Amino acid sequence: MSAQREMKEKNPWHKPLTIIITVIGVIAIVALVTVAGLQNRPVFQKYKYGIVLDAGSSHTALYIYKWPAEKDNNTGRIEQKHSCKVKGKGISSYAAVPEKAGTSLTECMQEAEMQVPAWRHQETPLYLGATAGMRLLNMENKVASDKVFEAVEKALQRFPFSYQGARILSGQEEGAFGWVTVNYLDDRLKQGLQTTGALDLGGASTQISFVPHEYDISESPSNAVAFQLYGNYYNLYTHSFLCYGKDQALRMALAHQTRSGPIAISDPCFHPDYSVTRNYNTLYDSPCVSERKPKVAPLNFTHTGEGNFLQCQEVIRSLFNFKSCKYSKCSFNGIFQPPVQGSFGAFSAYYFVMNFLNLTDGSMSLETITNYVANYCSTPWDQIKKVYPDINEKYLAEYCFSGTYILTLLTEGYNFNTETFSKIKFIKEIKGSDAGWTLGYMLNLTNMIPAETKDSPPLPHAGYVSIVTVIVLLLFILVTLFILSFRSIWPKCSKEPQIV
Ligand SMILES: Nc1ncnc2c1ncn2[C@@H]1O[C@H](COP(=O)(O)OP(=O)(O)O)[C@@H](O)[C@H]1O
Ligand SMILES: [Ca+2]
Repeated sequence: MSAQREMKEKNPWHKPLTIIITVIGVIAIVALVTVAGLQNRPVFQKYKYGIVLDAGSSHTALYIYKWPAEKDNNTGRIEQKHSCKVKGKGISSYAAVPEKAGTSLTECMQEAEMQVPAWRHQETPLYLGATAGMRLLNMENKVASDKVFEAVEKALQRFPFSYQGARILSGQEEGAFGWVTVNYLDDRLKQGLQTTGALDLGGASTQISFVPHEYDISESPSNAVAFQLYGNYYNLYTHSFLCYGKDQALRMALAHQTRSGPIAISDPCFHPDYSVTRNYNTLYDSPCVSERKPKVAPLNFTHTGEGNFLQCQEVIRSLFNFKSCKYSKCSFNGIFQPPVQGSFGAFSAYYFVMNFLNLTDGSMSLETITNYVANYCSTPWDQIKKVYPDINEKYLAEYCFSGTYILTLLTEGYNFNTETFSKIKFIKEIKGSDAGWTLGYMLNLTNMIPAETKDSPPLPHAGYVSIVTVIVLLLFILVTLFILSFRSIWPKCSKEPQIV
């Protein structure tokens, strides 16, 4: 009986200290598991945001991007949350009334205030990038261009976001960021896959960007952009042709046809029976054509259509200079370009035009597409208006020119042939985000694409590390105490039966 009591007394499970140690131990383990669980739980609701305004030559668009907040460390996938088309024309059109360039942005900015949760406003970066319209205004009238930027800055700074500045992108940046966007959205960069080229057609400029097969950068260093993204190296070829966006190209085509200052022209790039009066001063009011203005010309000219694809191609060919090339290969105007390589994504006006013409189905051959555009051009204007009563007449009248321009630029300008043309996809968006330079621009400015890959899991933050360390230390001490208290009783315990 006494031996039994003695054994009971010596049994560590009957000591209050042991019980306390055990209880604390269990609490510590539960705390550790809870903290780790909470820390590593995906926080679906928490996003961070970024806003980019694309101030294009024809219009401005606002894009809101979002990414998971807990994956801030460059690993979260960024997607477009919302876009807003600013009413009216591009900011460069407000050269004479700069304040209006600022106020034009108000509506979309207010929309952005609603779209981004209020508690994130202050930390949400806001960028404005202007492209070829402002490049041209800057060349033509620097004072006016500065005033437009002043007005735009003032307007944007009134909003509660973290304003990061407004500037003109270089053509090289515009091309390279478009390429980054397309390849980021396609998940090609992270996985180190073969990249896709990017073709962007704007109103005032156009860009071509791709990774060539064999690329001697030294031939034309100004066309080369080197990237290190997620540990992969890329040597990108890019070029932006100012004045070769579709609106300025149309001006150049009209300038070519009115170079002698006639009172009327019959234009093969417009539908038969199409007829409008155009003003000479308005037509030649752009640095892309101003130097070619005829010395003697009436105030207006009559612009009628003829609807002849082949002759339209002739006119468009005259906009390109194929003669001089001091490199191994050129596109046009003496610009170096290696042979096109791999698949391409063609967006912006490439998409708008080809989508209107129903030519975005990838299975169509270059020949089929060409025949379709030729047939479309020869359709009388009245008939076109009847078939498409809801389409904006300015766009509608220009699809024949635009379609012919796109085909000529791609095949004769950039040297796509029947085979390589079939690798061009006309796209508006990829996985819900618009194709364009804005996402690439923001990824770059927020350092969201790391140069190196990080294979190790993201580091838990300091608080998490300290809590886990304290709990682990506590557990270690408890286990040690536990073992010590057992060791003090075990030898005696084992001898008990011999005594009995
Ligand atoms: N629905 C549409 N149909 C045809 N063209 C369109 C449509 N929407 C936009 N565009 C054209 O897309 C082009 C966009 O160019 P933009 O980005 O404004 O100029 P840039 O990039 O040269 O600064 C313009 O030529 C505009 O007219
Ligand atoms: Ca553009």
